[in-house]
Amino acid sequence: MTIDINIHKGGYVENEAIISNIQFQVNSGELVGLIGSNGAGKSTTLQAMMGVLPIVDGQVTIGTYGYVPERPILYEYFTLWEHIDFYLRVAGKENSLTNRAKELLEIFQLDHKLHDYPTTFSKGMQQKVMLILAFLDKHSTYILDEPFMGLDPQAMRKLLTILEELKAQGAAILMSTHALDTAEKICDRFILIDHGRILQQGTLASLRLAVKQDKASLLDIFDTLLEENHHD
Ligand SMILES: Nc1ncnc2c1ncn2[C@@H]1O[C@H](COP(=O)(O)OP(=O)(O)OP(=O)(O)O)[C@@H](O)[C@H]1O
Repeated sequence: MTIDINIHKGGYVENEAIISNIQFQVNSGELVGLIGSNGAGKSTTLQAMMGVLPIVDGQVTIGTYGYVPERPILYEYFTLWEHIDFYLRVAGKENSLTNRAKELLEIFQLDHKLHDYPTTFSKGMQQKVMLILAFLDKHSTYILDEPFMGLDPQAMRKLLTILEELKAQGAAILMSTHALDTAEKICDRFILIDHGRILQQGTLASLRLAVKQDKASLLDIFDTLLEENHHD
């Protein structure tokens, strides 16, 4: 097990819980989708996992991780190369373009932009920069907050290939996403959250069983669970 989360309560200010009773694990070699409506508490859960949520009552066990934030975080006065260099230095790597960095730059077609400033890039290009930075170093865990945001179909396909490779190498990957069609195809398990609580978690088959609809899509399942929950 690479990620083990048991959060009783978590939030941004004292006495105001945004998330409660969040319990789940992500095993080595697993890709797990964190699914929920806008404001459900996905990013808050990811922040609690990374130890940056101000108020957390609970336990989080997690190895070293690569992180793709919900919105690109870029330094205004750093070129793309300087961003990569900075990340490599923090990771204790030599101050040169590693083979992995070259490979990622090629995959996401940013090799010709190395000396430009990412704050001037398009949304999708900025997202690619965040993906490159997250995948530069090898980690046991990856936390991806809406990684498909702004990507064109080719980049999306390339990201899916990278996720498959990381899984095959034994990484535990937790990904929040609104792209339910894609999530349904690629995730091994799902955690559905609403109002800061877990509605249901499991494989597609077990979720279908839970809503008694044997051909339901992930979106159908999520809709059904939301409706049941709001009627309770
Ligand atoms: N920095 C913050 N300070 C206070 N409250 C916050 C902060 N960030 C988020 N919240 C609140 O926490 C709740 C959950 O937000 P969160 O960002 O976790 O949702 P999300 O599931 O990631 O949504 P989305 O799909 O829109 O990204 C919301 O009510 C939001 O207003």
